[in-house]
Amino acid sequence: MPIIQAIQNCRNHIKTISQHVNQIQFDEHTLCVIDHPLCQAAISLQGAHLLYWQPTDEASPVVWLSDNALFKRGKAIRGGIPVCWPWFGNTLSPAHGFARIVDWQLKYVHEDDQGVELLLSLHQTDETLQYWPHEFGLEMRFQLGKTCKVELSCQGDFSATSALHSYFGVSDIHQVTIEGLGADYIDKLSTVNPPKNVGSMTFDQEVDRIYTQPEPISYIKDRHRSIKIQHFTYSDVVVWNPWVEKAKAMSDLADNSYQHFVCVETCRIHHPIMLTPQQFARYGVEISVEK
Ligand SMILES: O=P(O)(O)OC[C@H]1O[C@H](O)[C@H](O)[C@@H](O)[C@@H]1O
Repeated sequence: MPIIQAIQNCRNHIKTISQHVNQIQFDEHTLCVIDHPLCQAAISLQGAHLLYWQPTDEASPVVWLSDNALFKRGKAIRGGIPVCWPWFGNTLSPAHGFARIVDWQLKYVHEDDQGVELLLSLHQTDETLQYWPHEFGLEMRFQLGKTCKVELSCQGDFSATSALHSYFGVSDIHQVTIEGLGADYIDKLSTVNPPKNVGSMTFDQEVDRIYTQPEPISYIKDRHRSIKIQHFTYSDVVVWNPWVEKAKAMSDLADNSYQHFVCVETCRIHHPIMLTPQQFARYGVEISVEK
C-alpha cells in the first residue's frame, strides 16, 4: 500500500485534536493527520516535518513523500519538507542539522473553512546542547488549505544556516522545467566554475546546485500543472535530484522514484540567520498550484 494511504488508514489513533486534525502513531513517529475539505496533509512531530500536502482538487500530492520513507526515531524522513537547521549540508554531523531528527511540541491548532493552521516549537534540550552549544527558540507555522504556507521563526544569540528542503511531486522529471532560479549557482557536484544557467532548467542527470541570486518565485512547470513556490526572506534556492545511481544507493528511495520528485529548497545559506538576544528572524515559503 502506498505510504500516504497507509498513514490515512492507520487506526493507531492517539487523539482527536480538532474536527479536521487527528493524532496517530505511525511506526515510531507521532503524526498530525489533516483531512480538511480543501486539502490533505500530515506533519510528524519529529522535525516539525510536513510529510505531504495535496489540495483536494489535485490528483497527486504537491509536496511529495517517498514510499520507502523511514519512520524511525532520530532518522531523517525522505520527502515532505525537512527543516535543515542550524546548518545546511553534511560538513557537520548530523547532516543538515538536528532540527529534523528531534521531537517538537505542538502548541496550537486553529481551523476554519480556509484551512488548518498549526504551530510547533522547539527549544534547547540536553540532547540539542550536545549537538550545538546554544540556547534557542524555534517555531514552525503551517497554514494548510488551498495553498501551503510554511514559516520558520528563530530566536536566540547565534548564527545559523538553514533550509526548508521541499520535495515536490512531478509526473516525470524528464518533462519538467524550473523557472525563476536566476543565472548564478554553485554546482555541488563539480569543482569547475559552472556555466551560467541561461533561461530555464531541465533535467537529464543528477543535479545538486545552490542558486545564489534566485528570483522570489520559482515555478516547476509540469505537464498538467505548474507549482508556484514563493520564497520569503530567503537568500538561496537549492535544486536537487539524485538521479539513477544515487537513488538506487538510498534505501529510503525506490529505484525509480527520482523520476517523480524534485527538491526546490528555500534556503538561508549565503546570508545565514544572525541573531543577538533580543532579535528574532523568520523566513518561509508559500506553495500553490496553477493550471
Ligand atoms: O540525504 P539528505 O541528508 O536528506 O540530503 C539530501 C540532499 O540535500 C540537499 O539537497 C543537498 O544539497 C544534497 O547534497 C543532499 O544530498
